[in-house]
Amino acid sequence: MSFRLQPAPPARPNRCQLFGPGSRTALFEKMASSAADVINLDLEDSVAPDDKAQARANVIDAIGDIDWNTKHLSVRINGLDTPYWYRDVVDLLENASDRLDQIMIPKVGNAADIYAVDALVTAIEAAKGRKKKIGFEVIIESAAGLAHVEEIAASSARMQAMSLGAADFAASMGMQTTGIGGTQENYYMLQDGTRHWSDPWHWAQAAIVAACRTHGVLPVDGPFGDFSDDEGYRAQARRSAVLGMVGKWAIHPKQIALANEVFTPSDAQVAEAREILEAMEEATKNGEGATVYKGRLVDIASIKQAEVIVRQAEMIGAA
Ligand SMILES: CC(=O)SCCNC(=O)CCNC(=O)[C@H](O)C(C)(C)COP(=O)(O)OP(=O)(O)OC[C@H]1O[C@@H](n2cnc3c(N)ncnc32)[C@H](O)[C@@H]1OP(=O)(O)O
Ligand SMILES: O=CC(=O)O
Ligand SMILES: [Mg+2]
Repeated sequence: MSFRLQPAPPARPNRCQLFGPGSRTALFEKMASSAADVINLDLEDSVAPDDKAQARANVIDAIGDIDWNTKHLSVRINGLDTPYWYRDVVDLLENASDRLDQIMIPKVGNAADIYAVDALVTAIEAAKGRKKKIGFEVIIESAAGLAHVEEIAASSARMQAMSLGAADFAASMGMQTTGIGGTQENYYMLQDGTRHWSDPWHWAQAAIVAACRTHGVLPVDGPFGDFSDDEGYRAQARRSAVLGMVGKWAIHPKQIALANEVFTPSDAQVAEAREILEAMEEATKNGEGATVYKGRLVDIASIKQAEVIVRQAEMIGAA
């Protein structure tokens, strides 16, 4: 146990991050009027190389021209292994309006990647007299990124959120799959001839959650490619929520309601959490550190568990 208190992550809803290619301007208004908490305008992998410059210009215009309401507005820049990223940062920071909240840095491999982007962003903010400090979110989607996940989470005061990018992660790890997230047919244990599927994303997610919680960053689950499979999305999202992640990407509008449903604590969960807090208040009055709630132990740690759920619900306005 450390004497250091665990830092709180940014106190804003991050249940659903809706992505759309910066080259598809017709989607922007639809994204703005969606029920997603975070909007990610993409300059990276959903934009073809020949469209990069136009997408960048589209996104800069849209940041200023569209009413994004209360959404947290983020732009995914290109990776540091491309010739595009520096121009993304320079043009965005020099020309986008102050409505821009955050940039997303993909394929981060170590803390030095963030240092490089931070140096460039900091210089441009000073040169242009930008009042609002831009936040960073990153995608862990390579073997190197996962190997250095904690130093990445700790890398900058700008760090707000960290996502698992299942598609690039699978490729980088050499995983034998073309699926983006979710159940993998060949990842199972066999017992008495019966298959029991395991979760190949679990360990990466757990590492991300631990790094994020250590450094006050929001842990987020990335894309689920099969947008015709609602139940598959729900199952993946539920596992992520139980592990401590706060939200998940939507790569199609169909997935927004699913993410909001899973990452908003249900009325029953909130009611139970409140009952546990009441039970512990009563126990404390009686000078006890532990008591029984519905036939099971609750103690001082249960207060912290219940508070996680109540805080989430209150932040979202669901309690
Ligand atoms: C691995 C990664 O890096 S994931 C992150 C990067 N990827 C992306 O950003 C991809 C985002 N998604 C998309 O580009 C698109 O949703 C696609 C290509 C998957 C499907 O696009 P379409 O074939 O147009 O989808 P579809 O026809 O089902 O769209 C239904 C409606 O939703 C709208 N829509 C589609 N995608 C989006 C979106 N991302 N945001 C808002 N609205 C959208 C369509 O315009 C259409 O609206 P309409 O009913 O008013 O005509
Ligand atoms: O960028 C996201 C991914 O899954 O790759
Ligand atoms: Mg990726």
